Amino acid sequence: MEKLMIKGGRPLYGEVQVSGAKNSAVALIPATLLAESTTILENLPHIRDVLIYVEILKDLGAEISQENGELHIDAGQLTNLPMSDGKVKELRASYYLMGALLGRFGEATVGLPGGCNLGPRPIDQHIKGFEALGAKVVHRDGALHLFASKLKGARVYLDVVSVGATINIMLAAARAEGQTVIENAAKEPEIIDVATLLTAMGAKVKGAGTDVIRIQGCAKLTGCRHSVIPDRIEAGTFMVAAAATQGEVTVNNLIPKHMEPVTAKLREMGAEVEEWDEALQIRGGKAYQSIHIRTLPYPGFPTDLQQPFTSLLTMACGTSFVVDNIYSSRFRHIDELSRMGADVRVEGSSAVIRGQASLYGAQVRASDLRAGAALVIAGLMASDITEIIGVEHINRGYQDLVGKLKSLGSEIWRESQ
Ligand SMILES: CC(=O)N[C@H]1[C@@H](OP(=O)(O)OP(=O)(O)OC[C@H]2O[C@@H](n3ccc(=O)[nH]c3=O)[C@H](O)[C@@H]2O)O[C@H](CO)[C@@H](O)[C@@H]1O
Ligand SMILES: C=C(OP(=O)(O)O)C(=O)O
Repeated sequence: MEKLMIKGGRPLYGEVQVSGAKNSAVALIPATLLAESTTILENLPHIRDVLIYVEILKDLGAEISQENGELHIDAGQLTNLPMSDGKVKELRASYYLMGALLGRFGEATVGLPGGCNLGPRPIDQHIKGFEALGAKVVHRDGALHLFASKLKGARVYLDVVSVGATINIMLAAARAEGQTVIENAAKEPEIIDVATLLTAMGAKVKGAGTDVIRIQGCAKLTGCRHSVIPDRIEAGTFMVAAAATQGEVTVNNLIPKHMEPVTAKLREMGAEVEEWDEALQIRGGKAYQSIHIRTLPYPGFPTDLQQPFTSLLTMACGTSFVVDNIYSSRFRHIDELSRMGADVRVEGSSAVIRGQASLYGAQVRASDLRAGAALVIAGLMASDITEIIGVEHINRGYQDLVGKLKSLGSEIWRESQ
């Protein structure tokens, strides 16, 4: 087991390169199972969720090789093994095996997913979608068994805007007979990324990025080459870290449009954000104003950046409110921030942050991925040394966070526990 050590109080300066998006990568990798020939994925992030997914695909019989930083996945010869336990429990996105294997074989057994503990994370809308396409879904011993003698395109209205359900239904629909229409679909950039891959494989996907997506399935899909979009959550984490240390950082290899809610909130607080085609420069302010944040589905403010932002808000003048409308109890980082001197309390689905706190180093625990990011940012802001345990959560979703922060001038290192 390892822990992260941070000696805070140093502003971040310089340039940092954003890696490929975790939440795209973990959908694109299972999507390659839908094709019977080789798919090449470029710009995959080197993170634990991706490593685990690659292992899962190998267990299923996919031939995988790495060449020049690209992943070649040949899913020509697969065995449709039951995936009830083990690796599928280590990440949330293992639920995409349901759509991918159902699409490929008409049958799948997949354990209920793991991932960040953010309170209840039901998958009823995924199941509603699979059933609409003609699958029978049985829940037994912690796993779902899905079976369809024939998948047929259908109209599915999502009762809740869900990233996972939208993508999972797209995966199964890509090999279904006829057209599937997803209404009240999620609009996240990662959904467009998956639609681009499926289209390159031979399915016809229209409307991704709007709330109505039409998928014309195809009996056989072929492999293709695809590059993963930049990780807007990693980019946002560096933007917040730059503001929180009152530094000056250029975040490269991002799509500025994806960052709009983050850019807007940083500017509202008093940080300067300058925009180029594929980069943003953040110049920290001397003092920040308190703000209110409400998380919403894209293009609203992303829940995955709510926790990192909370750390920044501890230094603003006045009281800030953060309401998480997606995960109402995504506040397990708050107690840890309090240990570092923050004046924060949770009221229902809101965090109330009284600003102008001077954070100090402490031993804290990352309970989930973005709680980890929030604590790293708090550690960069704090006086003295912060010790973060629960680093395995951070490793799930940030490529070389320590190396990237070091290159920006922070004193951060790993130690064994
Ligand atoms: C691997 C991945 O891409 N993870 C992201 C994905 O998670 P995930 O796909 O799990 O999140 P969803 O978009 O599905 O969840 C959104 C909301 O809908 C609810 N819901 C969802 C599905 C369902 O069947 N029933 C239901 O009620 C959830 O409890 C939540 O309140 O989107 C979240 C919201 O942007 C992000 O925080 C996660 O980083
Ligand atoms: C919640 C997250 O991930 P997952 O859905 O994979 O648990 C996240 O990336 O912040």
